[in-house]
Amino acid sequence: MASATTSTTLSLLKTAASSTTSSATHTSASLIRVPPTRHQRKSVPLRQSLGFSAAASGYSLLSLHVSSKVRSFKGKGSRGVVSMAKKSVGDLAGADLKGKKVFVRADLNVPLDDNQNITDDTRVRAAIPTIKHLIQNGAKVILSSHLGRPKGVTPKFSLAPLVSRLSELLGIQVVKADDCIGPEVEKLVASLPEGGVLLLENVRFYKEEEKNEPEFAEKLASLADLYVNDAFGTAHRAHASTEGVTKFLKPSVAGFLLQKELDYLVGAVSSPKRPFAAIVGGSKVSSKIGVIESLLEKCDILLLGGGMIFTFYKAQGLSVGSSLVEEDKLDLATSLLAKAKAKGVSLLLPPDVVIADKFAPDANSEVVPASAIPDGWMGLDIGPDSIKIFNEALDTAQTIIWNGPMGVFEFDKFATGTEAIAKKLADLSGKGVTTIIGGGDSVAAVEKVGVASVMSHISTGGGASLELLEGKELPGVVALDEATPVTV
Ligand SMILES: Nc1ncnc2c1ncn2[C@@H]1O[C@H](COP(=O)(O)OP(=O)(O)OP(=O)(O)O)[C@@H](O)[C@H]1O
Ligand SMILES: O=C(O)[C@H](O)COP(=O)(O)O
Repeated sequence: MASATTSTTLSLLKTAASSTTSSATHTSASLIRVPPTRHQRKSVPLRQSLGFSAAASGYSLLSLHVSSKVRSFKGKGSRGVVSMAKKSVGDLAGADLKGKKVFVRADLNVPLDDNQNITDDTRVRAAIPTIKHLIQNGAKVILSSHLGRPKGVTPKFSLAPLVSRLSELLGIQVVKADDCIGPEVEKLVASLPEGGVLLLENVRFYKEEEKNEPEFAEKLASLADLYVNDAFGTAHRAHASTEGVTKFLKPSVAGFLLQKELDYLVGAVSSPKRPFAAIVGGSKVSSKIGVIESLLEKCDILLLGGGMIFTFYKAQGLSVGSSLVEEDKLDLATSLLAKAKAKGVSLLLPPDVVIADKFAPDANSEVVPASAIPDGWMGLDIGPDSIKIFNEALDTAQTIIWNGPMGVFEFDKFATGTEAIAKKLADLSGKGVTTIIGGGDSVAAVEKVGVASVMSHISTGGGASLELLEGKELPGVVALDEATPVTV
């Protein structure tokens, strides 16, 4: 199946390229013909090893109360081995929590409109299971987050707009502090009842947070008895509330959201049900080099879309009009294609594209072969043949990870490719395929299409998920206590 797909791509590209030069035809065909051989790695499917349905849209406390032994993933990335077997809040006994002051770092960095209304509460909802678990066990929750990138105290970055949504979702009145350290905060902590939640003010109002200053971390730590990090979206930052604080608070454990992100973005990606397909899009190849290189080590099929494809086409001698091209990445594009071939990864580039006469929502548009983009026109989406070929390739996959849109999906006219991929993944998710949306704009696209709830996992992290997919270690995870080793 994958092999048929590859040859269809080739023939379409050949047809397209014949309108330019024969050498371009030869170059594109020889570079893209990569045999679809499977990797020989032995793997235990995540679904099987976790013992719960990874295809479920949401997640329950029950499903996340998995023992430490099933969370001992070691994901091999291009930049080293990522060991993410961390102690979880689910590993703590009720007695460890009752009456205890628990410092919970969440990522409540949500978008707000001009009237300070939350326009997307995904991150708030994602933080709820851990907080609920703690309050149900009689803990006193001291909740901390950043919002935006303030330089000093900045009212528009206050966490005040979070209070009502948090209270609504938790079913209790959340108390808000005007600061995150100091005597007033200490008084509020002292009066916090068991099962109560105190939301601290934006921790980035102190420059010491991002500088990870130990004195500041110690002040935060002095408020509590133990630490739970559930801020996956900020786990790639070594800040006082994500990393420094762990030096002063024991135990320091992972929250349910953080654990679930690791289970999917490390576990499912390192030990996928095969065939394993990766879809990488977005604007520039330069911002995805690490991800592509890392995924080439693991996946069987790699589909490329978005603005980055034009650098690959240009590297093959095709004319790309005024499409987005990174001239200094042409050699890199060539070497990535060669690497895919050497690794036996079936790499598919879109054979046709939707072009525009200007970068605007009302631009004139046309569908052309990828090799026939006229001067003055730019490719802003993948075309219908590409969607068909991508869908056929995805039909063969058992695990799919997607990062980055296929086109300029913010403009309706150029959203078709991205929306088609979102719908395809939703359809396959319903058939038991593990579908992982790796953060960033692809999450926005999936939400726009209204299929977010059926995906196996939607990451709440943009930068954090990219770094994890690149095989990097996240400081906020590394700092947590190791899970107790058990024999499987
Ligand atoms: N053909 C194209 N030409 C120009 N821009 C494109 C094209 N295709 C997609 N884009 C743009 O790429 C942007 C997303 O790229 P980016 O690399 O940021 O992806 P992402 O990984 O989803 O996001 P994040 O950086 O948040 O992780 C979108 O704004 C989209 O409009
Ligand atoms: O939105 C995010 O990606 C996280 O909240 C991290 O924010 P930052 O990039 O400002 O550190």
